[in-house]
Amino acid sequence: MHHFYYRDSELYVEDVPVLSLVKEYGTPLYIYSAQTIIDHYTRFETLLEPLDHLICYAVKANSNLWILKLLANQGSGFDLVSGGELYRVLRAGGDPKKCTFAGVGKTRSEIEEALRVGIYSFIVESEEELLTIDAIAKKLSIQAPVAFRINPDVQAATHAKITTGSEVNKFGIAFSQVSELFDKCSKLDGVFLKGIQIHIGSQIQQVEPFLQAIQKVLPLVEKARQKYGAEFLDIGGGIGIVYEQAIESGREDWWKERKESLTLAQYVESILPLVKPLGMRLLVEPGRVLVGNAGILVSQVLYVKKGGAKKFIIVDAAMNDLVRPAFYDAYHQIIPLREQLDPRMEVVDVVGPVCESSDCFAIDRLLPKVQAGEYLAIFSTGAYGFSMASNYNSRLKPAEVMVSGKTVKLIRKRESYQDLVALEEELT
Ligand SMILES: Cc1ncc(COP(=O)(O)O)c(C=O)c1O
Ligand SMILES: N[C@@H](CCCC[NH3+])C(=O)O
Repeated sequence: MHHFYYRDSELYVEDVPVLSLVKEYGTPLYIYSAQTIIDHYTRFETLLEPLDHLICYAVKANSNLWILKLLANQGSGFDLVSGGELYRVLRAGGDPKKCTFAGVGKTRSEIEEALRVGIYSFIVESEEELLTIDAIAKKLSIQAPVAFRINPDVQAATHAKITTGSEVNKFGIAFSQVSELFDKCSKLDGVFLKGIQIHIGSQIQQVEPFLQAIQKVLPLVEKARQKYGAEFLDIGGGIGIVYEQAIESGREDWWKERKESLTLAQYVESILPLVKPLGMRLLVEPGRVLVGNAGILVSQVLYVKKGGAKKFIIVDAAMNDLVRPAFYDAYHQIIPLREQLDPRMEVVDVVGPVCESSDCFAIDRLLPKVQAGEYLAIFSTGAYGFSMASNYNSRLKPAEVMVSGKTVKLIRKRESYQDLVALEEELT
């Protein structure tokens, strides 16, 4: 089942016409489909059934409270990278005992708080961090659960800015240093080795780099289990999604023929033979694959401008709302809310109002002719969309709504100008 489709030439999310949401909440507007997130989560859960496992949703992909609540209700754990994410998860009713905490720069207060609430495990990224956690835990008279994040030095075949598992990246403990650190760790009273983690990057569309990374660390994982009693292997997130053909107009059953480059089923089938014989608990940290295709960003066309060499569709969303195209040259499918009766197509740049040349959503894109006042939906923006939004140019962050069947929930109001200055005015 797919929850984004055209009916009578109008775009729907689940049972709700998008135009009705835009009229109610204005633009730019993020709209999420709850059922899409539940479908993806359930599919992953079912596929992992043959193993003792825990899905830890990567909160950074989209941290709004309703998505966290939705996933917590499904039984999901959470992969955190900051005290802010921990705070959000707790506010959403997430279980701290199902939380991992990664990141190369955890502060002392973040470590203390994570220990206080009793997270499942820290994902340790350096020796200095290990010593810091040990010292803090000892002061609190507890033993902190730690997992080593190993940098397996593999190429993840994705955008250079989102690889994490190569030796030039800042992430994880260098492969060659792991054995020595196992030893040191075993001599510290404030920590115990609970697991091993790897995460090689994001938007990965082939299974090979995942397999390569797992294969490479297996001997160290075995050692961690046998010699030091480690109980889990966490293989991170990074599974890619479809951006090019997120929706097709004209047919309601378009999605049946959609080709995904790497399905969840292929991913799980390939990794199972490697990880099952370990007899350890498997953790995964998916972000994008759970929520990426569950969101759209709707924007209104402000002006159609004929430049010297190009035609520009200027919309009311900008790089502050969705930075992926500006940041990674990322492709997002863009379609009008109403299927065009006008069959004419034209090549345009879709750009926002921010004062940066990189503030664009599409370059030289073939789109149906649109006019000022019409609406465009930017697809596959459920992951790393709102969570990377900013107030650049003193623009207001957009509203977010969640659709579930016929029900619409406003999960975040659009900011006001008052919100923009509130923290500064408090001090004057
Ligand atoms: C440690 C860690 N886990 C999980 C993720 C989630 O990645 P993705 O959204 O690609 O599944 C990331 C981001 O790349 C990450 O840095
Ligand atoms: N923010 C990136 C993914 C990075 C994932 C975090 N390590 C994106 O939008 O593709």
